[in-house]
Amino acid sequence: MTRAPDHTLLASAPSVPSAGAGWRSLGPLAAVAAWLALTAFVAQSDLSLQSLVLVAAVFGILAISLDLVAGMLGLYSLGQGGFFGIGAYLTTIVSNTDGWPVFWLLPVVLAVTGLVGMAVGAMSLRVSGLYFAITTFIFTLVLTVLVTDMVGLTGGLQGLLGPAFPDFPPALAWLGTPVVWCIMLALLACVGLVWNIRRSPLYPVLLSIRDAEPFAEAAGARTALIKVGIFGLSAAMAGGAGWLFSFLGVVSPSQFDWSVSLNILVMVLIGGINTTLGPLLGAMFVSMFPDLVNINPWLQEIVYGALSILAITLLPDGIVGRVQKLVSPVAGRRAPSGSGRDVAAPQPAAILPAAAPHSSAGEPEVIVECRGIEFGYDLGPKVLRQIDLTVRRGHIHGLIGPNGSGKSTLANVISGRLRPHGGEVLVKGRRVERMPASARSKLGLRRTFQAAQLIKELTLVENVMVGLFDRVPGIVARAGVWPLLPSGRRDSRAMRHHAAEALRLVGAGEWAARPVGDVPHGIEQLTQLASVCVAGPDIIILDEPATGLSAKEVSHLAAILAQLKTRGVTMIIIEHQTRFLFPLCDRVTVLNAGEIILTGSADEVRADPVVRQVYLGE
Ligand SMILES: Nc1ncnc2c1ncn2[C@@H]1O[C@H](COP(=O)(O)OP(=O)(O)OP(=O)(O)O)[C@@H](O)[C@H]1O
Repeated sequence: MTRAPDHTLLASAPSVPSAGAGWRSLGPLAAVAAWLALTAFVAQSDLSLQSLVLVAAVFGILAISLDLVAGMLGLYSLGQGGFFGIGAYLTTIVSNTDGWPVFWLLPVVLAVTGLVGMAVGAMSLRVSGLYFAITTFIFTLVLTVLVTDMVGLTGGLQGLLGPAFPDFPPALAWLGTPVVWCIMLALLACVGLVWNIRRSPLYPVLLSIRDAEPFAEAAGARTALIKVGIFGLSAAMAGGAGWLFSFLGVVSPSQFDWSVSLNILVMVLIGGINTTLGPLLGAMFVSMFPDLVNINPWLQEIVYGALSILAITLLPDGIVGRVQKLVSPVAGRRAPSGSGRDVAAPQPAAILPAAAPHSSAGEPEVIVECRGIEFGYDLGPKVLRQIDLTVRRGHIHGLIGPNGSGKSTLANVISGRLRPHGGEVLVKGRRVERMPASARSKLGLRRTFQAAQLIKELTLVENVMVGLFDRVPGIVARAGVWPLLPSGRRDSRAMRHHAAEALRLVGAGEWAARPVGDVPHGIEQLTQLASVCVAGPDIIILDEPATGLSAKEVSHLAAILAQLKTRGVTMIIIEHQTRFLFPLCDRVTVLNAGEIILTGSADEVRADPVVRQVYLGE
């Protein structure tokens, strides 16, 4: 059986735009018009107002750049000050010494800071959380020391006077101060970029990399590349802010040191992390505070510190996050009518592969094979020893064994989360043991996880859309302009439609618009299954899918799996509940202490005295 090509998936999407789409697009247009009017006003105002607004705008760009990685990827970078400094110093030094026109310098600054950012971001593949924050903090610290010490080049603590921004041609002089237009339009572009990314299908993928990376990998996302790329984009944005800042006066080390990085983080937290406007509001508050509260500087620091602590502790979601929670419709958070903890009956769905043709004679071909698999965690003992496993197309293959016998480890080896130390894994006859999980998903292999890997703050539909990542071309490349492209809007509608269809198939359709954090465990399990089914896979690995389900939910799950089997989907199911598993299985493999002790039919396994003793405890 072959998977449907991408265009088939998209061609079957509903083509009717949602009602009110036209009106909704007026909102952003009105916001852009208001922004241009504000810019025109500031461009004609006095210098003190201009400098207040422009510094806030530059910090707005910096806060947005940090939110891109901290809010969407969970990478709390304290390196933004460093990238900001690189942008400002590069612009100032090159334009002062070589006389380069400043607009030529912009692509250079973006490229240099983007590349440095990608190198720094690559560290996030090795360290995360606090360690990543400390590493990026050291990066900024070292840069500050370097620019302070290299007096001949950087002017040391005194700094350098930045270049002048070119004037408008005489015909445009009526627009006012050109640098105001440049900075305000750059900020608008940055807001537009993140606004677009939030409305693209890349957004749930980024959040899944942040909260449930194995889920994103299993859906075909090359998470390492995406992380490094987004970090590079964030660094380039910060570098661009440095380019803009160099036109505002003197460029000196104190403007880019570690405390600036920390301040940018405070801006994001106060305004609202992972929101479009929050970082901007936070930047306005923090950068305008000293001018608005014109008191003794010592007292001012104390008041600012106290206010920041109060804001972060009392409003952990930030100002915008809090407002969003207050205005989000209460009705949307109520349980769907009549659903309770129950699930609806499974529905036939168009997204599944058509029923497989019966094989002409004999046993179906082998679709997954493990030969002599050996694996151990780090320096610990071997967890898998000489595992030979053969799974045939269209079969349900059960994997049972006592706790700790190595079932999940074997699932991870087959799906690509773990690389075996010895042996071979073949999927559809291809050696895959060196392929990452994302590449195996392209072979039609998908999986669910023992502990549901989902994004709690997103709805079920949005989670299931992650499962379509490698079925829709150009999600990453188009993300920055997604809602502006007719193809983007069409693909979004198609993806939403298929995700809703997959949820309906597994019987969780009524919960589709609810955030995962609000649904019971059984619905989470079904959502995982829907995120897999939506891609129309040939092979599914299910790791303890019945754990935590009620008896009714377990029989519902059995009906769905039986339906998938009739459509030719091959399944490897790890499960302790043999009463649920055995009736479904064509073959069952029993693992004990990392070794296979038996493979046979459910009846053979049930009757085997060793299995009864080792596993069934008889
Ligand atoms: N990340 C890890 N690091 C180190 N050891 C691990 C890790 N994950 C699992 N193990 C160990 O590997 C062995 C096999 O674990 P695994 O989770 O594969 O077993 P299992 O058969 O799936 O168990 P269960 O039925 O409880 O899920 C166990 O001894 C476990 O403690």
